[in-house]
Amino acid sequence: MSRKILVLPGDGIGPEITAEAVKILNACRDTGLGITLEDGLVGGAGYEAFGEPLPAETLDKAKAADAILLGAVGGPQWDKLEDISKRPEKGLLGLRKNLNLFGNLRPALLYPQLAEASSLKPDVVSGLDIMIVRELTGGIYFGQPRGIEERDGQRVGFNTYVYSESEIERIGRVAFEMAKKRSGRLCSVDKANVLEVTMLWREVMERLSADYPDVELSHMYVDNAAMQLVRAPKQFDVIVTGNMFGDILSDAAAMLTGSIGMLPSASLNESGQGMYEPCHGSAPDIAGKGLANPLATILSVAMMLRYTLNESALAERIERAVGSVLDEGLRTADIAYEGTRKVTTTEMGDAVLEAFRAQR
Ligand SMILES: NC(=O)C1=CN([C@@H]2O[C@H](COP(=O)(O)OP(=O)(O)OC[C@H]3O[C@@H](n4cnc5c(N)ncnc54)[C@H](O)[C@@H]3O)[C@@H](O)[C@H]2O)C=CC1
Ligand SMILES: CC(C)CC(=O)C(=O)O
Ligand SMILES: [Mg+2]
Repeated sequence: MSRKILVLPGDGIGPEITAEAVKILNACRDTGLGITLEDGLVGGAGYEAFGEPLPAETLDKAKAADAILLGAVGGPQWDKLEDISKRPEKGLLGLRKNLNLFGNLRPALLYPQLAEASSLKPDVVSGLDIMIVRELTGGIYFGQPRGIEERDGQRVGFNTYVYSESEIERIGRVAFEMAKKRSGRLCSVDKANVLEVTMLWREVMERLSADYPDVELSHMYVDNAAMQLVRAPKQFDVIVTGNMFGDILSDAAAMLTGSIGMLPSASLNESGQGMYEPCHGSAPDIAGKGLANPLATILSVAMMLRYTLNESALAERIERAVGSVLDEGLRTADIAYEGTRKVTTTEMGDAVLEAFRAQR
């Protein structure tokens, strides 16, 4: 059986990092994995070619794919587009919404070799392994009404933070199931002291907990959660939260692992189809310079193997290959420190490929 993988490099560092991840996918195919790869355009690249950040052709290919590997979208050259529907980021949001990829898994795992690269002291982060479960197709990024309009002689910008009970329940179940498989601890992050939508969020999480007696549910306000993540992150195992809070908290959690270039993600729908991408953006400040860390994208391939292709052994092989390259002291600039060997994006990708091939 051959599974279809759609590769969407996107913009900025997107093409550089996906090229390294595709080398690993090809190496997986060489081991006998039945996959076929196809390319597509999204984001600024889609806009330049077709006038749309999510061209119809790309959406059709995405719907037909078993899994999608995405680099990143966006860049300053598109920030001035007045029609917000044409901005690269809308291409990514459109893919998530159209494919119903509501379940976003963002594991913040510290490779022990990177303890010194973490923003926190080694003893505060050693053994860190947090899973952030972020709702991805609802909340304030998608709520209506939204816009900027004239009111009483001045312009007013507005967005709507909305969640239905069913949207909260389905992401809650993903998180409870995840917690059940891990430590049995789930922390739901909200702002229920101020926002009605998250009062409902908290109520639904409480109701769901009756179905998961083995999971210990706690609640935390998002401002405290941000503080606790940088104070004592190991208190967390699984965190479940809404779209915007999850976006912000996962970037903060990334720095505990050494760099945003280390954080992979999976975005899943109810039929197991998934989109896999690093948590970072298109990093225009370093694009084209060979400085981007490709490991988050390579580790996203491992997540693809685990969550969509049911190939856990290959996923572990990739993760071990990353570990062995870090053991050798190879570091892209974002995770380099004294005593390590600085390498380019391509050199890092090639080293992981070699380590992958050497593993059994
Ligand atoms: N999933 C996506 O496609 C996302 C797209 N964006 C878009 O990306 C563009 C830039 O956004 P920023 O806020 O600057 O966020 P960013 O994540 O692109 O960059 C933030 C900082 O992290 C660094 N960085 C990011 N990825 C890295 C990697 N793999 N290796 C080494 N360093 C890395 C960058 O150099 C920069 O200093 C914007 O257009 C934004 O809308 C932002 C976040 C996610
Ligand atoms: C375009 C953004 C909403 C993407 C982002 O920052 C993310 O998903 O982490
Ligand atoms: Mg983000």
